[in-house]
Amino acid sequence: MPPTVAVVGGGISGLAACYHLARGPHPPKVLLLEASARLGGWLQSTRTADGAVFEHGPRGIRPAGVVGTDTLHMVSELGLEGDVLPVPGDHPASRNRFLYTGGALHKLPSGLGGLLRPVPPFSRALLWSGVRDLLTPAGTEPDESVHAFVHRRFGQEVADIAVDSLCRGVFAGDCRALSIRSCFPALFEAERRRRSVLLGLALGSGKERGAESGLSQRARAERWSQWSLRGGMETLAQALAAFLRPRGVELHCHAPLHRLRRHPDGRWQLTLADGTVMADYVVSALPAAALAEVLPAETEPLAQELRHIPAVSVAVVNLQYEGVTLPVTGFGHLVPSSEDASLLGIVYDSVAFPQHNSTGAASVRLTVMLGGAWFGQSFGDPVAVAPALLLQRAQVAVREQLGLEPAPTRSIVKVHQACIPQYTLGHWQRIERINRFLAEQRLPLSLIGASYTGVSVNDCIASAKVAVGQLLGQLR
Ligand SMILES: Cc1cc2nc3c(=O)[nH]c(=O)nc-3n(C[C@H](O)[C@H](O)[C@H](O)COP(=O)(O)OP(=O)(O)OC[C@H]3O[C@@H](n4cnc5c(N)ncnc54)[C@H](O)[C@@H]3O)c2cc1C
Ligand SMILES: C=Cc1c2[nH]c(c1C)Cc1[nH]c(c(CCC(=O)O)c1C)Cc1[nH]c(c(C)c1CCC(=O)O)Cc1[nH]c(c(C)c1C=C)C2
Repeated sequence: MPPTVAVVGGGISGLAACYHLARGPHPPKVLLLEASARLGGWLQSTRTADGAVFEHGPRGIRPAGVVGTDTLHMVSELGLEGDVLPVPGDHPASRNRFLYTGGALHKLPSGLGGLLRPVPPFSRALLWSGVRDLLTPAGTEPDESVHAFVHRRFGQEVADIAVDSLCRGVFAGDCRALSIRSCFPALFEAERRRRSVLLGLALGSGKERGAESGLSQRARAERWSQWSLRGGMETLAQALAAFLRPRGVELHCHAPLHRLRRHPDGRWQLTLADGTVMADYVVSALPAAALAEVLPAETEPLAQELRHIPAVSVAVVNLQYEGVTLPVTGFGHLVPSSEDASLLGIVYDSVAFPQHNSTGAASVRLTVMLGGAWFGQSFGDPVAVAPALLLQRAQVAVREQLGLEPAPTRSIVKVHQACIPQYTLGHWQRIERINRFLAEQRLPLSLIGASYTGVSVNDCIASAKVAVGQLLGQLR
């Protein structure tokens, strides 16, 4: 009898783990347990009757690097090539990103010209920040906040405006609390390797490549900045499910894991609402805090570590407008916390992905993102906040920041509770302690997903691949 692997959590991490478990020559028996009614986790897309697609979670995946290449390989194997919507390098959504500060939109500088002269909202040419980085000695701390690191290397303005906004636009988080080592490992390692972040990035760390496919080669040739799918990101979860079912993977929705116990014979006993299942190995693709709640008493030190990985809530407001024109064209704009802490930024979805507009319509579709690390102070408890308040806040922001006066013709408000994990200072040590505990206790348990080593869809898929590689090595 092949061993049984239970994958818990049916977001992209859990689905990718099943994919890697199922595609080998001697796959174990695999069952996926998902608490909710659907698969995909934060990959959520609404498709309307008139052909529009609205993303409530991720809206673009980067093709770059090993992880980006590997994801495109999986997309090819799932037969989704024809559904990929690329954003090529010369597209406005690739070239133009904006900051909203001092009541105006400012394009982020790009190209040499943009670095040589002062470009608002920066008071000095960014070239000087680059020179500062080249001359500053390497740091000696094992970790630093993202803000402290960037302040030290590039100066206060870059830290207060550019990096504050960047952390809001990726982690919905506060750069003064987030860890440089865990949130932006490439920057941390570049400084360690070459003393200068810019030098380290320019000289790179080798030319490692993932599993190439026709898609990844096209992405490189056309310099895609990101890609989506014709039916929205949720299509990826659905295609994974369609790949897994005929290969015998049991996909169970409405199956929340209540308790995880070690049976005397060394296997895991998983308690569900309607009974128990046994598994030789468990892959947890749950958010860290959710896993902490189901672990057995004897793993309390692990549960303690997991409870210390926080996550922030984000309100996602999708808006559609007719008969209006955006004042600028690009990916979207971010708002630094000093300008307005409650409003993280606005994505101009119809610029990057006009294919997601209603059939034949030239709508403007926007996504306003609110809250994040500032959710509580701005809107109170995410469980209790009134959607009408968030909609109102989003509409006012669109009017003030983009000058769109008419009311939207369509709106969808979602409040995603604890949706983006925060890698705070010292996160790397927590991950080391977790891994040490798992190894010392010889627990047949892998932890994957956004809570640990990267929040992007690519990182989640990569964490699943690595864990499954190690697991299959142990089972062999
Ligand atoms: C608003 C937003 C925008 C984003 N934008 C981007 C982007 O543009 N590009 C990008 O690359 N990334 C983006 N991300 C990040 C990325 O989407 C997520 O980090 C990723 O989807 C997380 O996947 P996951 O499988 O690790 O976790 P989740 O999606 O959280 O999946 C975990 C699953 O576990 C289930 N679960 C919980 N408890 C239990 C239990 N007890 N038993 C069984 N199941 C349980 C949940 O129901 C859920 O389905 C965004 C995220 C958000 C929220
Ligand atoms: C305004 C809030 C948010 C926007 N997107 C996200 C939030 C919280 C979430 C998010 N965005 C990205 C990722 C993945 C990171 C990765 O490593 O691929 C996540 C979790 C992609 C991203 N978005 C922006 C940047 C700079 C990145 C990093 C990758 C890249 O360079 O493409 C900027 C950005 N995000 C948002 C807006 C409005 C915006 C800039 C104009 C929305």
